[in-house]
Amino acid sequence: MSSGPVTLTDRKSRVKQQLSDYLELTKPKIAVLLLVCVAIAAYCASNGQPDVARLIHVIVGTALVAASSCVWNQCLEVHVDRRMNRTAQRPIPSGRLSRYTSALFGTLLGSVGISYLLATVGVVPALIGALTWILYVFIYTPMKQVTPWNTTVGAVAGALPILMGWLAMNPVLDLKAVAIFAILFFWQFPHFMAIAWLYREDYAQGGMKMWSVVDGSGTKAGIQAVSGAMALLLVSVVPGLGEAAMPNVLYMLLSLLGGVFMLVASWRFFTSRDNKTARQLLFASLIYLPCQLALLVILPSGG
Ligand code: HEM
Ligand SMILES: CC(C)=CCC/C(C)=C/CC/C(C)=C/COP(=O)(O)OP(=O)(O)O
Repeated sequence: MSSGPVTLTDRKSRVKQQLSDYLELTKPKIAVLLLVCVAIAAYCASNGQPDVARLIHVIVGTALVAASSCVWNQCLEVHVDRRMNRTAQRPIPSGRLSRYTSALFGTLLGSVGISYLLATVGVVPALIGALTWILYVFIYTPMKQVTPWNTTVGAVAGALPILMGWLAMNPVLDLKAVAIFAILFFWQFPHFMAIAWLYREDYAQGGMKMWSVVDGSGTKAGIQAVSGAMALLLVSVVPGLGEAAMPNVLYMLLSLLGGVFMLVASWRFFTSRDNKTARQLLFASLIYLPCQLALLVILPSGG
């Protein structure tokens, strides 16, 4: 190994690597879609006329708290992530970042995030942010090693940010708010059962009790995916009902179509239980959600 002088280029590339490692700790790809969900919940809560400053505040605050939870999740899972191919190269298990500095980074993000939410959008979204953080980090994360029902708890943590977005704009949770929460909650079952199947060997190696691990035939994962998709189909139609009996028929029809798309993809996975249909289901889930969210914005219900 060469041990010449450390050049400016070396130093620059080391700083660049560190920055990208810290960013990776925050799971930015999941965060982007999650923040789009928060923004749309906030938009719907203000009947399409959001206070733009508040909208930005709730997105920034949620981003900080969610990032913090993802950092802490990885601090607590180093021993498991090291054993799984998908996660072994993450910054902490690979040794590029220490667990200690990562935990400090996560704590800083979380403290700034909660304070920011408190100062800008109020105590209720801040409290839900703190509750979601605890649910994800201290309940869901250790539960993955104990019972396959962990996904149900993870799905609550994944959907709670919807209520942060809504309540930042509107103190009242109506049927539409509950329906948007339910859309994100149920969407996660087909989304994750496809992933749980694709990475079942990894999860088994890491000692994670996913449905695809405790039942290697895939039947239970398939049932979870299909049940989630059926519930998703039903709840996705609800925001089109409108408050004053002014249903948005086009919204409801298109939502029904999207729901059938997810149900067919889930059913194909359930009946085949192979990597091809699992990959198609994961892909379908990542196409479906942005489209369903777009419908909420483009075709708002009257009321
Ligand atoms: C029970 C809840 C959830 C679990 C266990 C879960 C797990 C995962 C995992 C392990 C991946 C990586 C798949 C891969 O490496 O191929 C993934 C991908 C993804 N998830 Fe989820 N997820 C959940 C909920 C959510 C939520 C609430 C969102 C956002 C609204 C989301 C958005 C995404 C996106 C955009 C990707 C693709 C980006 C990537 O490849 O990293 N997920 N999910
Ligand atoms: C406001 C706030 C605190 C929001 C947090 C919301 C959040 C990050 C939800 C993620 C949902 C989820 C269970 C993802 C999978 O994590 P995983 O640990 O199973 O994924 P991994 O195996 O890739 O680490």
